[in-house]
Amino acid sequence: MSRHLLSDQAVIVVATKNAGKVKEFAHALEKLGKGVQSLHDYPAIPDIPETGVTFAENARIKAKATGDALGVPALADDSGLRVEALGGEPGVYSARYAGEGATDADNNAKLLAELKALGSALPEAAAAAPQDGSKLLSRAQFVCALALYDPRTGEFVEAEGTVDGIITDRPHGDGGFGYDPLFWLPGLGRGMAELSKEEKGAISHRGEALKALLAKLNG
Ligand SMILES: O=c1nc[nH]c2c1ncn2[C@H]1C[C@H](O)[C@@H](COP(=O)(O)OP(=O)(O)OP(=O)(O)O)O1
Ligand SMILES: [Mg+2]
Repeated sequence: MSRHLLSDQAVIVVATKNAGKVKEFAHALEKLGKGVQSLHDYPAIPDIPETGVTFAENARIKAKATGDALGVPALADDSGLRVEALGGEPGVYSARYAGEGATDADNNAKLLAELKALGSALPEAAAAAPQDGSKLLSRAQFVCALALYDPRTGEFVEAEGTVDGIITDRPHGDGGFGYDPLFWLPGLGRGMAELSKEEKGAISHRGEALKALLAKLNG
């Protein structure tokens, strides 16, 4: 039954207003022959308050509100950054870290200011560091929770993905979105914002979550 949830849809509604997420889902789902719509295509749907205390809860809230409003299945992504030196913050508050309506630049600046105030630093040996003298500030993890909701049955299918990295004291690359410029991948020796959409999708929290979701749907 859940198999049909996506196989019947030529266009998948992604319950997001984040243009960076839309691009990544469009790229990934294009390979399955599917188009993507987002909340930008449905401006009549009111803002959805993200009142959950977990990524999974917020993903379910966004998927349900959107699916119920449209009467078709909706896929939602709630994601964010957990920074070890900050005890896991900003976590579910990642989008509003520097306040309501904060831009990615505001949030990145706040993250660097907080880590600087703590004097947080990792030993150089902790990872393959960038070759430009960047300091490694803290271990971190991106988390992505996906929820696919079918308003016709009330059914949810959910999956999560993560990717580990290190926050650097300066940006690397100008791809991606959000905290990508400050997120260094020691295993690759590159920054997340230096990866192509294809490369990011192969290793990212969102890519991992999507693989797990598709495996569930096909399993
Ligand atoms: O791949 C990523 N690369 C960098 N940063 C990322 C990524 N994935 C999530 N993030 C950051 C952006 C935002 O600060 C927060 C998501 O917050 P989150 O509420 O899930 O998304 P959002 O408010 O931007 O759009 P929406 O809720 O309409 O889907 O984590
Ligand atoms: Mg949000």
